[in-house]
Amino acid sequence: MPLDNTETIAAIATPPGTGGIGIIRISGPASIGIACRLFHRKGIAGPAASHDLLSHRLTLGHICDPASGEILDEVLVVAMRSPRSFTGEDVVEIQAHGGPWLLRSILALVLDQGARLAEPGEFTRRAFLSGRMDLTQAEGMMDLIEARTSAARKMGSALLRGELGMEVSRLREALLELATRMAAEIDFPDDVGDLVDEGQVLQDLQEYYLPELRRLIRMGENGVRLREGLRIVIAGLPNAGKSSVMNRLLAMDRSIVTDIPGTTRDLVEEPLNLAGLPFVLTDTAGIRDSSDPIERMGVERAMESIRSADCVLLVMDARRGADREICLLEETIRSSPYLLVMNKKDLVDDCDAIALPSSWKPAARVSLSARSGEGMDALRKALTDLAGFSEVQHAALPNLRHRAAFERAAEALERVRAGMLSGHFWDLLSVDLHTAIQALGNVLGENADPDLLDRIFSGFCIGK
Ligand SMILES: Nc1nc2c(c(=O)[nH]1)N(C=O)[C@@H](CNc1ccc(C(=O)N[C@@H](CCC(=O)O)C(=O)O)cc1)CN2
Ligand SMILES: Nc1nc2c(ncn2[C@@H]2O[C@H](COP(=O)(O)OP(=O)(O)OP(=O)(O)O)[C@@H](O)[C@H]2O)c(=O)[nH]1
Ligand SMILES: [Mg+2]
Repeated sequence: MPLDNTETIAAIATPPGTGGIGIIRISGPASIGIACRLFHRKGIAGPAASHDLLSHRLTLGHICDPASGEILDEVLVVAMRSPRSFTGEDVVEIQAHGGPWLLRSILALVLDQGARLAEPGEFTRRAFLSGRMDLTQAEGMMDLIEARTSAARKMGSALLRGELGMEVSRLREALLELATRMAAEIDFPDDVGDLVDEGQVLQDLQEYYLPELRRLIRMGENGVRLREGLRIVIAGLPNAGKSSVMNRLLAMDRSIVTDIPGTTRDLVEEPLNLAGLPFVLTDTAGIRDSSDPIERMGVERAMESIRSADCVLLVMDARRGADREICLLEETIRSSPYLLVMNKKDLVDDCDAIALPSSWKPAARVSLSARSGEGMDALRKALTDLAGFSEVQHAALPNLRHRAAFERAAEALERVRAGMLSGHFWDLLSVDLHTAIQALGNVLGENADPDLLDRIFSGFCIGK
């Protein structure tokens, strides 16, 4: 999408549907002129003048159709004058009553006066292009809007405040400064003497830059989980009570429960918010050999989702104990972290005493009754402990795009380090150093190509 900053854009900024108040947002050099032609201040006949709209002050009046003179609504108008606005351009917001037809009629008048309809995310794109926020902040704003849990909200808010962006720019500045000294040494080897202390550079790489990048990459894993939810797959033999456990966790009758083994066939997936942390639960078919082709497909799907799980809930019927079949299943899920659920506690005497093979290494073992609900709190606690989000809450966690760039930067710095150890010249090393600097710049959105910006901002809503 070609971006012409001289165009004035407009959109309804509040969600579609009926509400108490609806906002029409206008940004660009013509926005104040357009608003004045449509707006009559309370008690003053005729269209408003530019000086009637003080920056960051609400003014009461009416929106009038200039062609017919018809009054459409009583509104509050606020102007935010360039550069003191969200986009950095002149911005006007019209706060009208929140009826969809009314808002569309006012928007139509704004467009008649020369604005064009904004693309999704275009206001924020302009804020980014005018340097009012870096790309991590724009992405954080999107995370904030989309957050469904308090953990995701805190992460979005930290990103929007620029916490990750500042960290990345500090790293980038320091590397840039090193590159400048390297360049001076390459260009004037005799004049400037030893500008670069190689031992110090090596030490900085090993003790600061590389560990810092690795930490950011690791944090990115948590970022992906916080954005998408930790994938918990409930698995076990038929009739163990998997669907009953799922329904208890969700406090909803989501998955079909019967006493017939082989009830669940397809994957049943549902998001779950536990103590403000996001999970995605998947109930699966009980694992067994079956002659029924539909059930066999269900078992295949169950095995596939076990392989892609962040964590498996292995549900056992306490009455069966660790029999041969469940032992085989434990072996196959062992490659992921798993929690052991001893279900149907109400039917056995001492559920906690049931012996397990010593090779089993569940992250936790919980005895419960999905029928009565006893023990469910312990399972919830085991799940939130396992999520391991506690230390990263409130942090501005990298997303997949950031993470890929940190990996590029770390690889490039790794090459610089290896090159120094084998005695390469600065001019060779500086190529890799610049690759790292560029990768960090990409995180912030420096030299971002329009395709990347399209990809990021097109996911926003119209009016954002
Ligand atoms: N009505 C309304 N509410 C909103 C927004 C908005 O654009 N309009 N925002 C949009 O996402 C968020 C708030 N973000 C904003 C960020 C900066 C400025 C702004 O005018 N900044 C100027 C002036 C600061 C001042 O002087 O107080 C500046 O930074 O120079 C406005 C809103 C959430 N709520
Ligand atoms: N007494 C008792 N019965 C339970 C408990 N949990 C589940 N059940 C019963 O066990 C039977 C099977 O429960 P489901 O939740 O459908 O079991 P499942 O593991 O999903 O079974 P499939 O989908 O066939 O693999 C049902 O009759 C449940 O009511 C429990 O804690 N105590
Ligand atoms: Mg089931």
